[in-house]
Amino acid sequence: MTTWYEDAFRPGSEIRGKWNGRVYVVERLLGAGSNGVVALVRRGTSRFALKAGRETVDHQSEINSLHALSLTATTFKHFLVEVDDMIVQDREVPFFVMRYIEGVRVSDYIHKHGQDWIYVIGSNLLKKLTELHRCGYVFGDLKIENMIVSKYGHVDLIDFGGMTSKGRAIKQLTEVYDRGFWKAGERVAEESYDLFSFAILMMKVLDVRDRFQNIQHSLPQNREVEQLYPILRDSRAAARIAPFLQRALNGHWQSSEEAYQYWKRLVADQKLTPSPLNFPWLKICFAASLLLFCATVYIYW
Ligand SMILES: Nc1ncnc2c1ncn2[C@@H]1O[C@H](COP(=O)(O)OP(=O)(O)OP(=O)(O)O)[C@@H](O)[C@H]1O
Repeated sequence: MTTWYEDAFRPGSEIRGKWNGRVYVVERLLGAGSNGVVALVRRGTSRFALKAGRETVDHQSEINSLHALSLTATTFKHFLVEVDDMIVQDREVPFFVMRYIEGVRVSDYIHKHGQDWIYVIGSNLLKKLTELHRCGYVFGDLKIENMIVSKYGHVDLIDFGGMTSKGRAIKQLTEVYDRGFWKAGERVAEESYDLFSFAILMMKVLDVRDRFQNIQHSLPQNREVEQLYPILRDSRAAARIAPFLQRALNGHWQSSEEAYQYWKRLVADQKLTPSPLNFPWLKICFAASLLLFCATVYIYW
């Protein structure tokens, strides 16, 4: 049995917007989640991510969030490119086009480049959250799957279906990242809600012994964040940011700006930077300049 989108999203297929008439050529499918199908598409020489969804309410809510953010003077400006409908099997399917973000999951990035990159990635993710919070929103469903890491630890958020205006009830969540699941606070859109998920995300990435697996399946009445603390002792990187993570889990900060300042101080005080060994181009440049220096000395001596 084929799914509704298989034909429409086959590489090389054309997607034509019913109202705006723009045509996109599908390069490949990027993912199919509970709220829609996302494909990498091309129009002229530009590449975009196109998300189509049949769950109209959730889809519209994500469009509203992206539309609001795209109008702000932040790094989210112009993230949403256009909104239209397409016809698939004689039915109208709504879609929107957004900026395409090239990169990998944070866990894959850390696996490839080393745990020390968590200091840069954490800082960049906090910066993104502070931007979003300053605009009056909370991301809501912050998790590994909803962020993309590109070169030099640059971070982008994707999937804004859970974005909620401050003060409202959280509308989309993933249990293990939700402070309600850990009996650590209410499901209300506050900056501290995202900071809690941020701490869980960091711990999941640094969970070298896979402790999350067992703890998240423990009985709800026994579940509490203290059960996660052993993860903070399992690796050097986790131990170094432990003071931040414990505070975030305990709702210490009312604002992400305060949390971001604390993170920056913690990282600077301990001189936490990714190992230079992870910059192969640095070694190449150093060797090349040494060679050039020797050649110059030889020629002019
Ligand atoms: N702007 C983007 N740039 C690059 N890739 C993207 C972008 N948006 C989404 N993707 C890719 O498509 C996948 C599915 O997207 P998304 O998470 O928005 O769908 P979803 O239906 O809401 O999923 P979920 O069920 O996990 O909530 C993502 O995991 C990611 O790999």
